Amino acid sequence: MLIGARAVMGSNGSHKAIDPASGETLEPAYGLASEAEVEAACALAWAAFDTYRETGLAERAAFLEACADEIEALGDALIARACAESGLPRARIEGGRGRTCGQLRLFAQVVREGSWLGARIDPAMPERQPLPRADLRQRMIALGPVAVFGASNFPLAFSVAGGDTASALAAGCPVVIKAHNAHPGTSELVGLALQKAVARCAMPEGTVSLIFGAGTAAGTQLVSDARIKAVGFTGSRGGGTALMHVAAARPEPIPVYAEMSSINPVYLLPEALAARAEALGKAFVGSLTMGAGQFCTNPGLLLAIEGDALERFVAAAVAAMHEAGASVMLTPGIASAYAAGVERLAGHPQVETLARGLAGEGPNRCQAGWFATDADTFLADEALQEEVFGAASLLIRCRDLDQMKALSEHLEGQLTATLQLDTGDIAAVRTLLPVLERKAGRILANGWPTGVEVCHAMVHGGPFPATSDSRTTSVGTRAIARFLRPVCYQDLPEALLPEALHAANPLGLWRRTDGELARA
Ligand SMILES: NC(=O)C1=CN([C@@H]2O[C@H](COP(=O)(O)OP(=O)(O)OC[C@H]3O[C@@H](n4cnc5c(N)ncnc54)[C@H](OP(=O)(O)O)[C@@H]3O)[C@@H](O)[C@H]2O)C=CC1
Ligand SMILES: O=C(O)CCC(=O)C(=O)O
Repeated sequence: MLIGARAVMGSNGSHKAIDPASGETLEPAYGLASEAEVEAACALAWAAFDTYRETGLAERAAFLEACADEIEALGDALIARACAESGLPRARIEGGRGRTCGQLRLFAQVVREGSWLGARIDPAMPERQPLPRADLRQRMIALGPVAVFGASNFPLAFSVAGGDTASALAAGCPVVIKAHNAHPGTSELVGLALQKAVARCAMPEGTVSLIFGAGTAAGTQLVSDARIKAVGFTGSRGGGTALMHVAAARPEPIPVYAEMSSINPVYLLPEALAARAEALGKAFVGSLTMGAGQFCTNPGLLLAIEGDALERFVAAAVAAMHEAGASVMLTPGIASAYAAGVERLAGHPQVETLARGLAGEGPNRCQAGWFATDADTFLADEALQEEVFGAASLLIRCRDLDQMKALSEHLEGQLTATLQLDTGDIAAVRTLLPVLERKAGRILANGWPTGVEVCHAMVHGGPFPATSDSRTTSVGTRAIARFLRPVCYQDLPEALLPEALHAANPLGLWRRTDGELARA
C-alpha cells in the first residue's frame, strides 16, 4: 500500500490477483490494511487538505499533468500487468491508459481556466435604502479528503487515477483510494506514479494514499472516518447502497457519488426498424458483446413494437449472436454472477431464450445471452429490471407506442436511453422524450450506449439506481462539482480574501459581479 510517501506491506493478511483467462494466481502477495493503516492514510489526507486545497491553479494543473506523465512513464509494465489481471485485450487497456491520462490533462486545463471557482461578487451598497448592503463574495472550495473506490471493469480509467481521483484532485481534495482487489498490481503501479508526481511537484505528502482491503471492513472504515468528506464509487448496486448507508449513518453524513446499475433501454422505433432492421440487429450484438458486456452502459434492454420489421431484426441479431465469441470476464465472482443471472432469465417461465453466443473454452468465459418477453410480463415482474452484468440483454415486445411509453414510466433510473429513429419517428419520440429525461442521464439517437466521451457536455449519471445522486456526473469536466461547496465572505478585508475574489482579479477569472458575467 502507499500511505503518503511510504510503501507499506499491509499487516491484516494478504491477497493475490488472479489471471481470469487462465484461473492462475499471480504473484506477488499484497498486504491488506489494518484499522491503524486506514487511520494513518486518513490522518495524512486530513493533514494535507488545507495546504493542497490552496495550491495555485497553475501549480495544481502541473501536478495533474505530472500524474499523467508518470503513468505514461510506467510503459509496457503497466499494460502487461493490467491485461493479466483483467483478462481485457491489450488494445482496450492501451485505450484506457490514453483515456486516463487525457482525463487528467483535461482536468488540468479546467483547473487553469478557473471558472469552476464560481467567483461571484456583490459589492457593498452603503447608501441603499431602507438598508445598506454588505460586500458579499462567493467562491467554491474543496469539500475535504475523498474516499475513492476503484472499479473492476476499467482498471485504469475508473480506478486508482480514474475520473473520481482526477476530479477530486482537480477540486483540491486529497484522495484515499481503496484499490479493487481484482487488479492490485495495476493499482500499485498507478499509485506509485501518483506518489512520484506528488513528490516531484512538492504537494503535501497525504495528497494521495492507496490502500488494499479485505472484504468490506476497510472500505466501511474509510467511509466512516470523520476526516473523509465525500465518496466516489463505481461498482455494484449492493456495494454502492451499503456505502450510502454507512455515509448517512455517520455523526456527520457525507455525500456518496456511487455509479451502480443500469440496463440502458434501447428503443427501436417503427420507421427505423422498417428501414434497417438487419443492420440494427447486427450492430446491437456488436455493442452487447463488446468487452464481454462488462460496461454499465451495456444495452441490457430493447423495446420494440411487434411486427414483421421486429422479426427481421430478431433474425439478424440471432444470427450474429450465434457467432459471438466468449470473452474472458474480469473475475471469477463476476463470471459466476453473470452465469447465475443468465440462468435466472433462461429459467423464467415467461421469458424466451432467443439466442446464446459461443460457449468458449477455459475459465471465466462469458457466453452471450439474448432473451425476450412481452411488456405485460415485464411490467408485472420487478426482477426482470435487475442488471445482469455481462453480455446479456432482454427484448420487450410491445403492442403499441402507448405500451412502450407505459413501460418506460415503469423503468428505474438509467445512465442512458437510446433511440433508433428515422424522420417518421419524430412525433412518437416527442411523446417519449419527457419520460426519458426523467429516467436517464444521457439520451442518444442512432448510436449505441457503450463508449463514453470524456468532455465538457458528457453526463455519466442518472436517477437511482444508476447513481446515488442524479444531480451530477462521474465522467466529464462537470464531475469536479461533486467535490466543491460554496463559501460566502461578507465584508472581509481584501487582505483576508482569497485571490479569486480580489478587486483586481489577479487570476483573470470569469466572475459574476452584480449579476454580470465578465472577465474583469
Ligand atoms: N455499474 C457498474 O459500472 C459496475 C457494476 N458492477 C457490478 O458489481 C458486481 C461485482 O463487481 P465489483 O466490481 O467487485 O463490484 P463491488 O460493488 O462488489 O465492489 C466494488 C468495490 O467496493 C467495495 N465494496 C463492495 N461492497 C462493499 C461494502 N458493503 N462495504 C464496503 N466496501 C464494499 C469492494 O471491496 P472488496 O472487493 O474488498 O469487497 C470493491 O473495492 C458485478 O457482478 C456487477 O454486477 C461491476 C463493475 C461496474
Ligand atoms: O463506457 C464507458 O466508457 C464507461 C462505462 C462505465 O462507467 C462502466 O462500465 O462502469
